[in-house]
Amino acid sequence: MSESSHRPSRALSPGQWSFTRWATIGHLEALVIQHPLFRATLFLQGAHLTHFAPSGESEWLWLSDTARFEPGRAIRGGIPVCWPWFGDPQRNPPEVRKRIHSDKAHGFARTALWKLEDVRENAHEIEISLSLDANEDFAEEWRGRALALLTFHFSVRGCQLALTTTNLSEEPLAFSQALHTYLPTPDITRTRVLGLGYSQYIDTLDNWEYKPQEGPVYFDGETDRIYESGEPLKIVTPGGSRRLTPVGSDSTVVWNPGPEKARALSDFPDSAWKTMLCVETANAAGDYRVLNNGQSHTLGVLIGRK
Ligand SMILES: O=P(O)(O)OC[C@H]1O[C@H](O)[C@H](O)[C@@H](O)[C@@H]1O
Repeated sequence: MSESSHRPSRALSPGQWSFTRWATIGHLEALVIQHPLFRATLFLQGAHLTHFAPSGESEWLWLSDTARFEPGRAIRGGIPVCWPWFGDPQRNPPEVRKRIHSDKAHGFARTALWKLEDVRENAHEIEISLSLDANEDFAEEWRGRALALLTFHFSVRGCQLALTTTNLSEEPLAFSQALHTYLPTPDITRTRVLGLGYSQYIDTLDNWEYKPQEGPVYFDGETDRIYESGEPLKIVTPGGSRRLTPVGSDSTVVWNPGPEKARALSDFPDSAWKTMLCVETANAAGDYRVLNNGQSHTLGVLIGRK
């Protein structure tokens, strides 16, 4: 463990925590939670959750074997926070795009240093909140002023994330976002996502055409889709199933890079596409949000048992 100026002192001293401690992983600061009922790892950079599992269970989140923990580099796996835009800036609606002065995908929150706001522990659960003040420090990349507050709630039932955005600019603020959840599977070809049937999706691999979804989503090579749905989902894999319950979302991104894209991805083993998938709770494409001065919106997801 090493000292860091980003570690808050006052009420947030480790002396008052029973199950949470600071650790340095790679070159980044993280909170490591070892509760009798569950364990988790949460990085200050990106407010990035990389591990969660109830005691005695295998990891609920997928993390790349070649993930790197370096300042300014997005961690490959876990739950990256895409904010205040999702995906390629050029593919965002004009109202969102006009604020972005960057060609980086997925915004700056996933590589920014968040501030620890609160840690609450008890015998059953732990709640941790972090904030990111998108002020003039980010002016080179984005025009706007907003506060992001992300609260994690861990228990034996699962983990819940709630990302509240408050517009602190005088004018209306348009933004897109996603909680980019990486999930493990023993075999992507025998994995399916239930709950998106009868919605339509944008197929970003086929000229962004709208297509209807009928029944479960199966994976047959590279898949990169924005569904117009925020319905609860069940992800079924040969290793078990998981339930994802979105809040404040009417869009869901489903992604698997497939063999060719996998080779081009950073910090991603060539064959890793066989054992992961992303199901991202989003406000993306036409589901972007607009807030007036002082207004807030919360995007959340509960990752739970089958
Ligand atoms: O490599 P990244 O910037 O982390 O993006 C990884 C992926 O994120 C999302 O799922 C997008 O829909 C994909 O198009 C993108 O490839």
